[in-house]
Amino acid sequence: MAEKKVGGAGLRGQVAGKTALSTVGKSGSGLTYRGYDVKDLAENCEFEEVAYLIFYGELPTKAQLADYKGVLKGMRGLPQALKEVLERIPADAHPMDVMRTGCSMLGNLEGEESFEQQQDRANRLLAAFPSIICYWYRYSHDGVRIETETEDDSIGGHFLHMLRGEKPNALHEQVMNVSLILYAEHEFNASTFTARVCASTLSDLFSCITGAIGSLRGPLHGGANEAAMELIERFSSADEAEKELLGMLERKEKIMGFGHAVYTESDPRNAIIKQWSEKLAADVGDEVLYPVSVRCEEVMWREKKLFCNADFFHASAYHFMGIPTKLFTPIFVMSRVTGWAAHVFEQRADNRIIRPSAEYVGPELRKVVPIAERG
Ligand SMILES: CC(=O)SCCNC(=O)CCNC(=O)[C@H](O)C(C)(C)COP(=O)(O)OP(=O)(O)OC[C@H]1O[C@@H](n2cnc3c(N)ncnc32)[C@H](O)[C@@H]1OP(=O)(O)O
Ligand SMILES: O=C([O-])CC(=O)C(=O)O
Repeated sequence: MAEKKVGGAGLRGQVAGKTALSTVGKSGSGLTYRGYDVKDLAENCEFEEVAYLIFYGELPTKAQLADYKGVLKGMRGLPQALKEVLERIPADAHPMDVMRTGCSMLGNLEGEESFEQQQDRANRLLAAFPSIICYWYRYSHDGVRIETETEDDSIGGHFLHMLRGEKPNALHEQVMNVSLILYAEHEFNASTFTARVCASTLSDLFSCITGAIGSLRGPLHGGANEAAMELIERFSSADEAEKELLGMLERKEKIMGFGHAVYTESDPRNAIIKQWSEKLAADVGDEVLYPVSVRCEEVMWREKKLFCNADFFHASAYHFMGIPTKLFTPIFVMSRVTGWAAHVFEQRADNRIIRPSAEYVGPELRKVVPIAERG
């Protein structure tokens, strides 16, 4: 894979620390978690196995997986004080703000008092994020106080069950599983780097994750899956999509869901989620959104050599499963909390405060003029 242009703004291409968690744009299909190709993991594992791998370094045995799922299942409940806070957040709030507040509030109630608790608190967040977003969503939109302590086997199934009030079918649970695997970890992306900067001050896990959620929220990062949905649902046919896209490119508008800071020719996660989006399109009898998405992909490559990143086909896939657009980025949080937390642990294990330097471009040294003399 060709290397991207290094240096300049955005710390692009500069090594800012070490990690044993993942490689991006290097070996395998282009993305590995602890040495395993993400394609291999998405084909052969459940998300909980991958979370275990990211946290503990190795894939679990059957018994270890059963234990780990049991631990997570036991952590799905929300304390009353957190429920009360969620009930006060209005329905028109941004769901990523709900995630941020939910994480921060949990930190007030069940804070990390010593780093020895870090794995327990990371597991708690992994188990609680679906409960947090669904509790708020169902209360603010449907007026119901849902039960978050379900017996669902998987995190994806737990999320869809709470969102809809009924258990998902096998296809939907499987797509959630794949999606959560694809989003779990991605080296020094903006939100993970945020978490590591926070960790480098020896702050607590909840602060690191709360900061990371804020970074993921933006449309240049995790927010792109929602922005991609807003784009594709504007078009009623592939031809219309092509015409409008060409206009947007001419006006030099950014097309969300395309391009990447590290990959140069493709994002390995795209082919995987695209396949599932196609399956879901067939499942719901879609004849518009999937062909529109494929045409966008073709036009962007033909015109600009820009390719779909992980977010683009996630938009149609989630939509076909009936997930409201505004919950797309919170799902990213439900997954990426594994990568964020594991990076926090790595930073703590070999820490030096992250404090780069700036190139000064302001005025030369000057004297304060007394306020009475300033014109
Ligand atoms: C899970 C994730 O977070 S994946 C990323 C999700 N984000 C998006 O989809 C947002 C859209 N994409 C982008 O904004 C960018 O491609 C980023 C933020 C992902 C990467 O940014 P960079 O590393 O700065 O991009 P890169 O150096 O490849 O940009 C090269 C040129 O292509 C342009 N370009 C890059 N992506 C796009 C795009 N999606 N639409 C239009 N033009 C683009 C840039 O504006 C730049 O043009 P310029 O040289 O005239 O300024
Ligand atoms: O690596 C990045 O810059 C963004 C990304 O794809 C991710 O965080 O999954």
